[in-house]
Amino acid sequence: MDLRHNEIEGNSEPTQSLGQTSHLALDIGGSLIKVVYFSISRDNCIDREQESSANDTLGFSNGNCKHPILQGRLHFAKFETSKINDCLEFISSKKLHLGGFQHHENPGKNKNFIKATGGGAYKFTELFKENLGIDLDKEDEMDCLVAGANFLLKAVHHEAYTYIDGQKEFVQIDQNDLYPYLLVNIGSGVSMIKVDGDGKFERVSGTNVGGGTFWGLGRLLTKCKSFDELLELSHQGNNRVIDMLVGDIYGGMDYSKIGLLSTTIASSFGKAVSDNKELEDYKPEDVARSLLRMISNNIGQISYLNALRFGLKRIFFGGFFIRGQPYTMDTISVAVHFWSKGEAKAMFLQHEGFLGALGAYVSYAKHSIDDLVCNQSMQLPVSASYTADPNYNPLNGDFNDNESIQCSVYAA
Ligand SMILES: Nc1ncnc2c1ncn2[C@@H]1O[C@H](COP(=O)(O)OP(=O)(O)OP(=O)(O)O)[C@@H](O)[C@H]1O
Ligand SMILES: CC(C)(CO)[C@@H](O)C(=O)NCCC(=O)O
Repeated sequence: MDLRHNEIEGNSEPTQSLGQTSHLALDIGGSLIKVVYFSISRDNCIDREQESSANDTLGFSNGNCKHPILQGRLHFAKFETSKINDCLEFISSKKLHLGGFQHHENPGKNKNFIKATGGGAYKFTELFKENLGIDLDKEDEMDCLVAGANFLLKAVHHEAYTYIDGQKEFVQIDQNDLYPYLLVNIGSGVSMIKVDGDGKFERVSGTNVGGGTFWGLGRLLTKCKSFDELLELSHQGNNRVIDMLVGDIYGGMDYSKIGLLSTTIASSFGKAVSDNKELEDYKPEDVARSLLRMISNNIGQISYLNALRFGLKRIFFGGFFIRGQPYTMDTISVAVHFWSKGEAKAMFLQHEGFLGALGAYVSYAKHSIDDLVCNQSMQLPVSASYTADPNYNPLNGDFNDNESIQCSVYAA
């Protein structure tokens, strides 16, 4: 099993001691499976009638029924899609597929389905049925990405940030001034979505040169065994060894007439043409660096062009390609800033890789009370904040999968 998940088990309290687990949602992508689940402590249940001060707009409109507000945590985990058995084992060992809050007196009422999105929700339907006896209730991937992004931007404090000149700065999002924005999800491939409101969006573009390209080409070129190793390698490299710069072409000078500095990359990997070297003659770290720069730059540029098409000033980047990587974010930010002449802003999300899974999670709320009679029916958390690790400082960045968000849900 991937060590990362041991980390999660170590950092988060075991399901048993937390009390109950409810509402597991999955995003099964081309490269990674993302898992989001909610755990509650029964001790923390608050009777909603007693808690009349709760924000009613977030409650379930279900006549006069009493719904306890459940305090709990959203947990995050990820697995490589090629190791889907590890994911099945994880779900099974934590009993996440049992739908959690099964009343002992009426366990039969529990519905055995879980919300799932991404291509793998279709591809692996049978595998989940055979191994865990559950049906995957499929939600559209783009719907989920948008729902997940809107959820995070509205509910989670310290979610969006800019990354400029090595400085991470959180952006306070005004909920009344959120739309429109461009959402760029950099997964295996890249989707660019113009978001105009809750459930109001259009996928305006995409590119097949994405995270899968970086990892796939990088693996072939550097012989790295893991994505993290490739990222680590790219830290140590120097892209100027392989990239052809404007200065290489212009004898060390800027091409100022068209705004190009001598240090601007004129042609990614361009030096490899004339260097008369073989792959083995280059350091893998330099190759990794050039590759990361090439792909990030390209995505930044296409994103800007799409923002320009629709007059969008804010671009939020998500997807697990980013991984809170300074060099990746810096390259994307510089590309957006450069091409838009400072008009458009690149922003990143703390839970970058979990947009789809969170979107699938919040889609439970679309179901009727009757469908979820023994489960907790989820509404947007009243508030959410980082609480898993008292030492956790969002400014340190790189939220991966060993954190959880504290939140409240209303139970049916
Ligand atoms: N541990 C990892 N293993 C593999 N790839 C990783 C890892 N961490 C980050 N990545 C990067 O994240 C990308 C996958 O991102 P993400 O999970 O958002 O997309 P996906 O859902 O798998 O893809 P798609 O949406 O295109 O089906 C990979 O292509 C790779 O670039
Ligand atoms: C096919 C999906 C949507 C699967 O997540 C993604 O990998 C993607 O957006 N790829 C880019 C496809 C394109 O628009 O060229």
